[in-house]
Amino acid sequence: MSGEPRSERLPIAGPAAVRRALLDLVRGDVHVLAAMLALTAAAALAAAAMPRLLGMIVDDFQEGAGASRIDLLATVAIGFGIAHLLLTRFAGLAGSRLGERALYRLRGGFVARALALPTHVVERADAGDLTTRNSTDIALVGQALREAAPDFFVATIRIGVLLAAVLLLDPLLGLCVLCGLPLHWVVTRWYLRRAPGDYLAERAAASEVSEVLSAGVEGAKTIEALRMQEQRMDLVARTIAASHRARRRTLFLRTVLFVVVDVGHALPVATTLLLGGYLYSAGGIGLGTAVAGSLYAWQLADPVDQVLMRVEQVQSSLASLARIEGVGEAAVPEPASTGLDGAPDGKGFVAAGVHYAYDGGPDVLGGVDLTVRPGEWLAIVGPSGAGKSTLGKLLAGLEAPTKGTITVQGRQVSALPAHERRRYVLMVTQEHHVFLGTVRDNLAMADPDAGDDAMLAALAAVDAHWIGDLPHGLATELGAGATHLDPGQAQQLALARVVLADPQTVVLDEATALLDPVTARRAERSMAAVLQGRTVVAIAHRLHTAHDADRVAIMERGRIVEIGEHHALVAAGGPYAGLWRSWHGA
Ligand SMILES: Nc1ncnc2c1ncn2[C@@H]1O[C@H](COP(=O)(O)OP(=O)(O)OP(=O)(O)O)[C@@H](O)[C@H]1O
Repeated sequence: MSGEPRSERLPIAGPAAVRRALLDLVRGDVHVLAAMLALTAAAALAAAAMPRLLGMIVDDFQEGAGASRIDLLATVAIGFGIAHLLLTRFAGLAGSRLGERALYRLRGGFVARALALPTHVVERADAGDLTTRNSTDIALVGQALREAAPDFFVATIRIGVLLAAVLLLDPLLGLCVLCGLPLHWVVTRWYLRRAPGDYLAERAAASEVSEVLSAGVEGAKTIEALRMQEQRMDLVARTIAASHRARRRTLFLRTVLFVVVDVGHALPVATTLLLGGYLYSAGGIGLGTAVAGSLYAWQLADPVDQVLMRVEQVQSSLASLARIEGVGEAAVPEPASTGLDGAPDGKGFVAAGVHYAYDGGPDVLGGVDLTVRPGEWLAIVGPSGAGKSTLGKLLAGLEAPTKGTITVQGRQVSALPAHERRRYVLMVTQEHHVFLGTVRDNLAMADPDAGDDAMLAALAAVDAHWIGDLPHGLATELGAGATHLDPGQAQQLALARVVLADPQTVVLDEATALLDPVTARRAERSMAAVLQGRTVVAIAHRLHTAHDADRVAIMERGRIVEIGEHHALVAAGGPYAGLWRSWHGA
């Protein structure tokens, strides 16, 4: 492929799609969600019962109640304490289970959406974009689903129950407990508005410092030779100063947030104590009520801290979820079955008036008409960038023409569902990926119904006799940390997949170009076995492939300018004859 493709970002889902995605993630586990919420509410109620009981103990003690009554109340309080611990643990388990299962769905969904991306979208997407969404974004959402979101919900429920408990205890004391919340609300909003930008700026400034320093170390000799020490020192000083400024900004955010949050925690406790003391001395409430109210105010600090701590994590994970869901917006759904069974109709592939442009760019195919006859070996040759590989991808149905049609059995090839399309055509390229899993898993992709005998026969057909040396045969695990296949074996595995898929036509894009000579010869033998009896469209980057073909099509600037049999074309003295002569150095 020639030319530098423009890089683009994948889409990002909108808020409505993110809400739908969140619902989908928990939809299958509504009962676990309900159990988590119920257990959390029960745990919060148990926790809320303790201050009330302590207040009762204080009142009873003051009124001179007997030891047995105090012992009973203390035992009940301990019982509630134990219940709180147990319920919190089970709520935590339910939350983790919910999170783990949601993460499992999220990962599965992401893989499905990524696999449904058209090749040109993957090729054009910023190289790191898809990888970051698959790694960092999924990790962030995973962490939020497993920890932050359950903690956030648990803390929110605890706050609600505590507030209800203190308002029921005494509405005036309840108002005192509430007085810290507006402070938390205002400072958190202030912090969240500034934090993302300032933290990003801090990280960017830190990377800039390390880049400038390492560039200085790497280029030390040049700097010395050109006597640029002072300029470099200036640059280093400026980047460090910028980093210092960025750090001060985030430090300022933290100092304001932490101080206000601490004040927000202390204020309700102080005001409840003051008002409780006043009301008690004025005879408005009992001492037990004042004690219980202060304990509620004190208990509130922990869940409020949790909410503040988790809210940022939940927010940034929602941004990550929007990026993960966005991948689905560029995906193309699998077409519906057409009922075609792969039986040949004698017409082969027919390309009529085919145009193609990559993502709104100029046409790289400008009106290709071509019939690939059943059983023939057609080589496509031409200068770099002429559009050979693009035409190959279109013939294999991996992309649809922007104008015109490519049909087999009267149906547009790209519109056939994958399992039907591979009965007609498969593209074989230079990339032979070995997937993590067993040899059997790697082969079953081509034909999920194939039995072991068919798989072994396919491997034998491509000379992959090494299967007999593997410790567990077809059940041998392949990939990192397991059995490693060399490039030649990886190619044979890919070719065995072609044998299993058994397509009528193979589009071959320079399949042996990246292999060393010995492996390439082995691969060519395996290839010959695979191609036997099939229609072959060979994207030929070397002309000897063309010499052996039944017909040769010559492409220039997105069009087929000549087509015919090798000797006839050489004799005709046209573009192919020119290529042939220059290849022979004549
Ligand atoms: N993914 C892509 N995005 C944008 N443009 C592309 C992409 N792939 C190919 N092109 C452009 O399409 C044109 C045809 O490329 P193509 O790879 O089909 O040519 P080719 O004849 O196979 O070349 P080569 O022999 O160098 O592989 C070129 O101008 C190329 O830059």
